[in-house]
Amino acid sequence: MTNQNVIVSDPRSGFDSSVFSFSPAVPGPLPPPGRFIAVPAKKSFKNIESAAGDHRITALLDSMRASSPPRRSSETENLKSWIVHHPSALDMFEEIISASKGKQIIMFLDYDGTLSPIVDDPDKAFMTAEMREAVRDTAKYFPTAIVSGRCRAKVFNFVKLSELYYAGSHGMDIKAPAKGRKHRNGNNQTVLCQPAREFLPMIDEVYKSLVEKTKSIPGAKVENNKFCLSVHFRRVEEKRWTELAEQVKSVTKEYPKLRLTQGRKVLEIRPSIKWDKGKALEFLLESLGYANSNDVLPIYIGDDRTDEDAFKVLRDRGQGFGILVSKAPKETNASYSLQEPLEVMYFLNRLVEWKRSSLQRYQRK
Ligand SMILES: O=P(O)(O)OC[C@H]1O[C@H](O[C@H]2O[C@H](CO)[C@@H](O)[C@H](O)[C@H]2O)[C@H](O)[C@@H](O)[C@@H]1O
Repeated sequence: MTNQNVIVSDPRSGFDSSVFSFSPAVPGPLPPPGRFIAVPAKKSFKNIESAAGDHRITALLDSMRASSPPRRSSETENLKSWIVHHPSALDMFEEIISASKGKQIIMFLDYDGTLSPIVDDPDKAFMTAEMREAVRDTAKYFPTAIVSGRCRAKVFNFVKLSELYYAGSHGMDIKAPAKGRKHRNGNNQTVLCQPAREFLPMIDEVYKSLVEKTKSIPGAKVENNKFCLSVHFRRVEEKRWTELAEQVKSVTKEYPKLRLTQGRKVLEIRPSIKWDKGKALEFLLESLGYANSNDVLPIYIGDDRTDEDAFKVLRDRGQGFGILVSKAPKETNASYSLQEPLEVMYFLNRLVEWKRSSLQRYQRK
């Protein structure tokens, strides 16, 4: 028996995270005690799990609302104590540098909300020329990967840097830069990893159904991210969210091999395989020759729940640093924080400056 349509919350992915699973879902271990400060509690795991019938839609709606909760004055206080536990990566720069001694830094960067600001229209989430320059410089000194929920081609069109690794579709489509070729597919293109290939026809079918079902809801947008789909509701009036949630559920309930997760004002539909941004990070480390190595310092910067899988991998490996981009306190497996994409750019530039000057010092010797 499957737990089709049973809704469980995923303690791995942040305080307001819910995974709407259509197949048995196994929540990962909770983070070690004492690591996190208290953050506003959401619906408890039990409450959500025991929901049935229409309540499932209610739980989905609760989670949709939680994806952008209104600011409260108490949050300033919360932020102050949260920052003690997740200090700014800019303030901790020297510590990060000293941890990298004798190690190769590898940079992993999420796209939306990390390299580009969150905007209403997903097709207009451009990064600035300055940010592109910062990423280009970073890749000159450190192997650099973009890890995004978007399909690889689309995120490449935004970033436009061929020297990077790209892991699109939440890590389900990984490609190396031309000069780092490892594997080739039949078309002579470099593809490192596509663990959800068999789902392509299903994803296409679901995409068409979702477009059809949601077309009467103004502002709703279904984005085809090749191995997964996004249903955006940022521009949908809140009074129509119930209708949207029902329409999405009416499609996904027919596909027990897919699961429904949630990002920032977006419902994401993806294959129920054990693959996520954390697995992509591990795969890339292995491809780069650092599978069981101590000579590496991975740094992963991201803003979303899906990035928590990568933060957790780093924490479990006891290696490198996760950096959460957020202005608000969130339960996270990341060690450090940055407030917004601009600070991400400052951080990257500082890293590049440090590397340049240490190389110059070395050359002068
Ligand atoms: O892993 P990411 O690179 O962060 O991708 C996650 C989703 O990002 C995009 O949606 C988000 O950004 C949009 C543009 O700022 C915003 O309008 C939307 O509300 C956000 O959820 C992207 O469009 C999705 O497909 C990705 O899954």
